[in-house]
Amino acid sequence: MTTHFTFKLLASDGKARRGEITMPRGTVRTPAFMPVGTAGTVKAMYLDQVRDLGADIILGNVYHLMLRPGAERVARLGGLHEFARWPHPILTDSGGFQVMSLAALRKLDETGVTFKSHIDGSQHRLTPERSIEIQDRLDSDIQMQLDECIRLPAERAEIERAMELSLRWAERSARAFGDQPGKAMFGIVQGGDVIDLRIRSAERLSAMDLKGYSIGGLAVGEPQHVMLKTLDETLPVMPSHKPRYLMGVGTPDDLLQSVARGVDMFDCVMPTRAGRHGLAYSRFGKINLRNARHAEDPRPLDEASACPASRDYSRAYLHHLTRADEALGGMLLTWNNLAYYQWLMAGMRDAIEAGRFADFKAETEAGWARGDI
Ligand SMILES: O=c1[nH]cnc2cc3nc(NCc4cccs4)[nH]c3cc12
Repeated sequence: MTTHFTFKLLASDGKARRGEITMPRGTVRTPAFMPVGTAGTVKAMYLDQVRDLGADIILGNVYHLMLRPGAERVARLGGLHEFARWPHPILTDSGGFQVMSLAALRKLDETGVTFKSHIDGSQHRLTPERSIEIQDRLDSDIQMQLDECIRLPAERAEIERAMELSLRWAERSARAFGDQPGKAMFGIVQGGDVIDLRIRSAERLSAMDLKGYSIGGLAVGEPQHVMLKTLDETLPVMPSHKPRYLMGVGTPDDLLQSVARGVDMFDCVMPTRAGRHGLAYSRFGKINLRNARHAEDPRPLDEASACPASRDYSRAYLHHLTRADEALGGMLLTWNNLAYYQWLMAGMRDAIEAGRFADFKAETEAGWARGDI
């Protein structure tokens, strides 16, 4: 039982790292994939199932929770862990990214961002201080600074303006967060695809001696090679003894390539969103259960899987459920996808410990390349 937030590096293999984040609510084994629990629920899953698949931590979105049911209401009901019955660590984002991608009528200035709810049009305002206050009311274990993530391609001047604003907001977020030994606030490295701006952002954030660092501004539609090049340039100037969290990433291949470069934490809606749309991730690559070729295929998705959704149901049945838009279809495919993502993360963690990450990566890529037999 610990009272402090600590990150320990247990092993490394090349640039890939195996670590452990300990905090009062539990331990996060890294590299870690954080299922996205947007509005206090990982869609189409029971949180006990999410835990049984090996998830040590889930993500909550400030934007969604502040609009509905409201941070103060969640606080009155005992905080997000109590409300959702998830006693393990929760990471909350700051809301800024969702404001810029979901809200209506947004107005961003030096002090913060004002916007209208996409649900009922009500007016709201987020500042670095207000976002930390909301994350505190949710009793979040890992909190994120408020930042400005801009879409690429963009002019250097625009990228620099947003990166500098995010640095000033990092200072204000850190001041508002204060000194909470069992919790952490992460800074977010910005700078678009401009290497000198990325390096300036990483160095200025490192000087703030925060407990963890995210790489933001990626997984916003850029090609994978641009994301990986940015990682190659940015990771070496980020503190090696602190957790590194790549926001919004990604596909199984993104995870494999990013862990190889030294990323420790990930979150992405891909496995859950794709599951609801009939797409299965597997050791054999992607399988689109809407496709008629599965209509009479009696085989399960993966007979070697420990997950009932992957091992016990025929592709024909999953195809039927998907075509019929039955709720169980999304439930089973979400279950399969999160099982596969956690299986992949556990495989990478074990491979790094055993010093065989390169072999694991090659075997995994070969399985995807062979495709779905
Ligand atoms: O710089 C960022 N700052 C704070 N949150 C983020 C979340 C992010 N999520 C994605 N990609 C995943 C996506 C989800 C929905 C649309 S893109 N990229 C992201 C970048 C940031």
